[in-house]
Amino acid sequence: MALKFALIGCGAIGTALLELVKNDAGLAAAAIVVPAGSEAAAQDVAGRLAPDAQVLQAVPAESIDLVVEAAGHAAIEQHVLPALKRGIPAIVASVGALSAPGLPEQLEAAAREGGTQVQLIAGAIGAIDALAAARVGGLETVRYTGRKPPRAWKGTPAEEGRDLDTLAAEAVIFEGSARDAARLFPKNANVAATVSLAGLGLDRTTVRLIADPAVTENVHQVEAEGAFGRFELTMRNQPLAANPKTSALTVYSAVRALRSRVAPLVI
Ligand SMILES: NC(=O)C1=CN([C@@H]2O[C@H](COP(=O)(O)OP(=O)(O)OC[C@H]3O[C@@H](n4cnc5c(N)ncnc54)[C@H](O)[C@@H]3O)[C@@H](O)[C@H]2O)C=CC1
Ligand SMILES: O=C([O-])CC(=O)C(=O)O
Repeated sequence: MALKFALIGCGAIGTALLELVKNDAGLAAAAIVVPAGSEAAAQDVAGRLAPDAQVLQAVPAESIDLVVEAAGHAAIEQHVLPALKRGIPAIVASVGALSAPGLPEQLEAAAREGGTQVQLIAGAIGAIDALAAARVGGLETVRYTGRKPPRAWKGTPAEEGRDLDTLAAEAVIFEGSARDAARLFPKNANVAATVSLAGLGLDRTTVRLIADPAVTENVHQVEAEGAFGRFELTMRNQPLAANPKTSALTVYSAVRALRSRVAPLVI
């Protein structure tokens, strides 16, 4: 029996995910959950990539084994919390939502109530395993720098006081805590939240966000130091054509998490 999943959100990540798993025998997209007004576009995607999926505005009450969130911060409270309370496990991409005070505790309580688990995916960043392991021995500093081409920062506070279309040199658009980065840049700083939740926490992880006309990739850098030693990581991610804010690796990370639910051997 294939694992029946409900996909929450059907944008750049959701569509690419459905494309990648459409021939997986162990997985069945049973529902696609989108807000009112987005059903027609989702129906079109379902027609091409998930013909058995119902397009809905909420996770169905029956017959769902797992929810996969790829929608945005608001979807955690709206769809993930209720699913967990009903005992449905969840895979979450919008990790930055956990920067809202109280939400991590609410997620834990909902999962406990439902006797299930919520998995925050690594998404566009690597070395989350190393960072979370290093935390066991004690971490001293964790620094994260996110660098993207100017167009990836459109529609964010990065536009205040600067014209991203004519940016000639790199501009630091944010310096501060991972909590503030995730709150102010909900579509661009999920990685900041992920790095901090695996490491030193949302308030002690220092974050720099940079708009850089000299790069074409989404560049993520982590420097961590602690009892384990130190590491420096640089990721140069290809953005998705459908959304320059989002790296293709985020899709692959979600697909990996999904496939791991049914694979007999997992790495
Ligand atoms: N962990 C990571 O490394 C990353 C996480 N993300 C997260 O993934 C989210 C989705 O990314 P993309 O697919 O590139 O965005 P997108 O804008 O292309 O697609 C978002 C989709 O979600 C739907 N949606 C929006 N609000 C919703 C709600 N409350 N309930 C259900 N559906 C809703 C939209 O209609 C659309 O179909 C981002 O907003 C971000 O929070 C994105 C990139 C990296
Ligand atoms: O996909 C990426 O490169 C990272 C991203 O948008 C985020 O951290 O929210």
